[in-house]
Amino acid sequence: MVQMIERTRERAGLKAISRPPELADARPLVFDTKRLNLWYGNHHALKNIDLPIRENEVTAIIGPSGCGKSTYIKTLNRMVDLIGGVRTSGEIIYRGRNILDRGFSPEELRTRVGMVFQKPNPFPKSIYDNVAYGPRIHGIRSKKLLDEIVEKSLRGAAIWEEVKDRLKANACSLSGGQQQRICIARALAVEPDVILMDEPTSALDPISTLRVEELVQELRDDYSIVIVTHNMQQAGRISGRTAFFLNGEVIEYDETGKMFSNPEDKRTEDYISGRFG
Ligand SMILES: Nc1ncnc2c1ncn2[C@@H]1O[C@H](COP(=O)(O)OP(=O)(O)OP(=O)(O)O)[C@@H](O)[C@H]1O
Repeated sequence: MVQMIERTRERAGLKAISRPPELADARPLVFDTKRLNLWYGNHHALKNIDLPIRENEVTAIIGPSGCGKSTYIKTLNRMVDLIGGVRTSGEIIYRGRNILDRGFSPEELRTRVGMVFQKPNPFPKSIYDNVAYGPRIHGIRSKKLLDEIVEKSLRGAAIWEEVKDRLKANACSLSGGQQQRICIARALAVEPDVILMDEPTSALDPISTLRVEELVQELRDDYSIVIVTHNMQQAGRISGRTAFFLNGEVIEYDETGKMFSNPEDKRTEDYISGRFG
């Protein structure tokens, strides 16, 4: 499997993915989740979650369908607030403040904590307008400044060279993999601190998947990334640490290499070896 991926990567002219850098426990926490519970009505979807997310690392969230992975990352930017009947308890400390406090502005949080979804969802607008959308909402009107932000963000999302001559083209006319990188550029344009990714490659072909994985590796130097994935090889390739969720609980959280080679919990081992899920 690993050799097959390497061959695909070579054929597509992609660089080999570097291993995640040496993991340092001293790296500051960007999020510290403490005893988080979440209910959809009567359904207890997240149970006593304790989970640190460290700066400039890729943290993978794995686990079978329905175990609460998306719910968890949507809590990190309070997108769950948009769903009726949701109740939470516990704390999520972000840069020293509990984001679940009523006084914490979800709009402010979402500027700092961007999100990329499973299915690329560009607006039916030009490539330029997709990327300039967030900065414009934040009041940036200068054409020169917007041009700079658009270029920087598209470069950051490794798609500038492909689209620089057709910035006025509709973003929806691009391929799925290109659309996903436009969505990543759109997230970068407001200079977030954290990027949440909910299965960002599940709708992409193998080459686009590897391109996005390569990009995630590059973004790690400047951002903290939390990625939900069903793909164990992907988690192994790109993440420094992994949390295994099951039935709304975190069963195990560890360095990815350690968890995949020597999991502590039998349920983790069963899941990553494909015995269920
Ligand atoms: N809007 C909602 N209203 C009620 N229940 C919900 C809602 N969204 C999710 N749930 C339930 O919460 C639980 C966790 O769902 P969630 O989408 O977080 O799981 P997941 O691990 O991301 O699954 P998948 O891998 O299939 O995307 C599931 O039982 C799901 O049915």
